[in-house]
Amino acid sequence: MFSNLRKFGGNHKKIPILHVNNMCCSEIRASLKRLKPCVPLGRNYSSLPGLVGNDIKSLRSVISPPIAKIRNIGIMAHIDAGKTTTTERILYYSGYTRSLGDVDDGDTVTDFMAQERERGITIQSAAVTFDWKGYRVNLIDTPGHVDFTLEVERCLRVLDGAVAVFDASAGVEAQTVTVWRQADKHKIPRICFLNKMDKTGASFKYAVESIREKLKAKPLLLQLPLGEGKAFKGVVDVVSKEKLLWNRQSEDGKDFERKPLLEMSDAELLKETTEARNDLIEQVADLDDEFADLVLGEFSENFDLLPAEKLQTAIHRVTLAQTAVPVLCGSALKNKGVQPLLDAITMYLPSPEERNSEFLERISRLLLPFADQHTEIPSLTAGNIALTVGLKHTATGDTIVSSKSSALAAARRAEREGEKKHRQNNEAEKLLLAGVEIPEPVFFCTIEPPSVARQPDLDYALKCLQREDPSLKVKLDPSGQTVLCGMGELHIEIIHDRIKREYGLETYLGPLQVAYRETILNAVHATDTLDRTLGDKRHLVTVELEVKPIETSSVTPVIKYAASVSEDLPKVSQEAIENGIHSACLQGPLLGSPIQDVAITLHSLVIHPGTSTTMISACVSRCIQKALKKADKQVLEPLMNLEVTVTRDYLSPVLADLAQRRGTIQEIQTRQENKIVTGFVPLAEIMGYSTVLRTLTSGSATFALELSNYQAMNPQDQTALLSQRGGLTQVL
Ligand SMILES: Nc1nc2c(ncn2[C@@H]2O[C@H](COP(=O)(O)OP(=O)(O)OP(=O)(O)O)[C@@H](O)[C@H]2O)c(=O)[nH]1
Repeated sequence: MFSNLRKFGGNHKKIPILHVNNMCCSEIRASLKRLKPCVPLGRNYSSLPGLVGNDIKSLRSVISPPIAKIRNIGIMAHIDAGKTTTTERILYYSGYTRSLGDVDDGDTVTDFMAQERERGITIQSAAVTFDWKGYRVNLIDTPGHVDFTLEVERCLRVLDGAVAVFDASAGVEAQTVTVWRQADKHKIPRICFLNKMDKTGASFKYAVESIREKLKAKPLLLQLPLGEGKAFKGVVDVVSKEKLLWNRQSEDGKDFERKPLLEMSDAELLKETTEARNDLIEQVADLDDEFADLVLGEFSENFDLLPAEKLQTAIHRVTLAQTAVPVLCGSALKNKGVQPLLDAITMYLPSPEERNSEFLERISRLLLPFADQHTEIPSLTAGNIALTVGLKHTATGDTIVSSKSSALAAARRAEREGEKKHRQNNEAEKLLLAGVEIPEPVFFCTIEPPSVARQPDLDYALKCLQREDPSLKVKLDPSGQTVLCGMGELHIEIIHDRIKREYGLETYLGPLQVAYRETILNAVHATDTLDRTLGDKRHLVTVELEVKPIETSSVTPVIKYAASVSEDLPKVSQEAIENGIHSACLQGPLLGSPIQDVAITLHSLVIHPGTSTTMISACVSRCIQKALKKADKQVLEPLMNLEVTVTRDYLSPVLADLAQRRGTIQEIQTRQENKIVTGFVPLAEIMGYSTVLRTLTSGSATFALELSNYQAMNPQDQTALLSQRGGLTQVL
């Protein structure tokens, strides 16, 4: 990977761009260290990373940060927009340089080639590494001149994110368009920094418009400038509604204050910021369904109540998806706006793990098993069985191949085979080992850590256990409590015990509950209209549909469209409708459990132009819930196949007990001295059965249970269950 590194000689040669990823920070450090003798000492260069001065940080101050806290980013722009100056400020504020370098004085850290210093331009990309509030940032300052486009392209290939720097008086310039397209090609999430806000002619509005028009990007205005040109004195943080003012006395811009905007002192600015924040929320909601659901649900009446963190998380997702770009502003030369830019880099740009969809598992040890004894072996040949430890991403049921190329070859073969559909012996299926069939969990219970602070430890333990055991499901109930869903009492007890023994965590389990389902008994019609204005955009949808019972034994509803609806229905609207249907069917009106055995027909759909897909989903979902409420409803309970093996002497008490448990006996067979009783019994009646059976038969009987199907409860039992569960919401 580093074979293309040039050697450093006595003259000022530069490190060619490194393939930066989380694996090679140490190599970057090593390279920068080698740079030491080559740096002219005209300025306080004791600050170069790795060279520790009295008050200068060492890179070692962040030792092996977790991958989630790494940012590999580039700075890109048109020539002279101010990338090198911005990088200088970044190194200074993060504590890696002792004084502020100046392009015009030829003493910056990253422009260290003689030609760069003489001409005041960046020619080769330079890599620097620093830390900011617990994050490790590997940053590359790339050349802006059109002649060095290839150098930019070389950098972009290895970056996870980029900051595009603009001259706020010029907006988008020719070279920016070129590098922007390159970043598009490599799918690099970006944030924009409108620099030179202090320059005469600087215009925030003009620069934002040029991003919209020339780059065809959607700018998310996270800041507003406080003044422009000579009057520029700071920025307003739109997300938190605070103003950031730099102290005039502070020469290096380190000193600035962050103050909430107040009605008393900043009435006009507060109004402008609130409008900008509402626009931002609306824009993000339009691009991110999860955020739209949140905004429409809890905060639709008052966006002011929406916490800044929720908005920030959604902006991160939108940035990662590259559907919009956050925009910030400042003046690197006048030392304003760089610290918030650093915050935005860590907050909105992705970590390497968020970018790389593919992973390579590292197997640290291979073991040959003999019950609970293991012998380490150096290698394994095809056809053998062994154990491995240390896998981080693999879950039970996955097939592991030795390399990416063999995986690709297997995929290609599978594709070829897939085309030859009618061949009897389908080779494609042989390429993957049979996965495991995961049965539906039928029990659930809440689980709590010993303290709120230990919740992340519990989440981690459950994540690991789930990889090993896919039949364990973990969900959050509407109140945010963690819920374990498992195959039975013993299953959940074992999980509870393993969390204690293997993860040192004492957890508390809520009462074990049966996972019911619901259905309806008659067809019902409903119509609904959703009319909501977000910002200055009106969302208006009217839906008319029918929900009717059918026989499927499936929680996946059958969806039909009336001929008048299916004509010209765009794919996005169809997806939105189906999302709305599926989410409505997850929570029935009786117990909040999934709805099964229904067909939904959409009779009419009127969508006002500009209505977001989230609003369409929300309206369809609400309309179905309305219909379900009107229908005659039925609870379905899990019915288990039961097989009890019991000696003749104890057969009568076992049968009598089963009759009391609403059991149905199908058959009684004789096998030597034993009777084998098979039949059905509702799951709710069989909880704690092992203890009862042991008592009834002096420990001589055994039993086996498995899910048969979901059956309708009789009216009395259903009424009893509903009154017992009154208010309790089920999450399955
Ligand atoms: N007024 C003003 N001038 C700035 C600002 N930032 C940079 N400059 C000046 O703009 C010129 C170019 O700055 P650089 O930092 O070298 O820009 P660059 O984008 O790295 O340029 P290349 O490396 O050649 O692509 C220099 O004269 C800087 O002093 C700023 O915020 N305000």
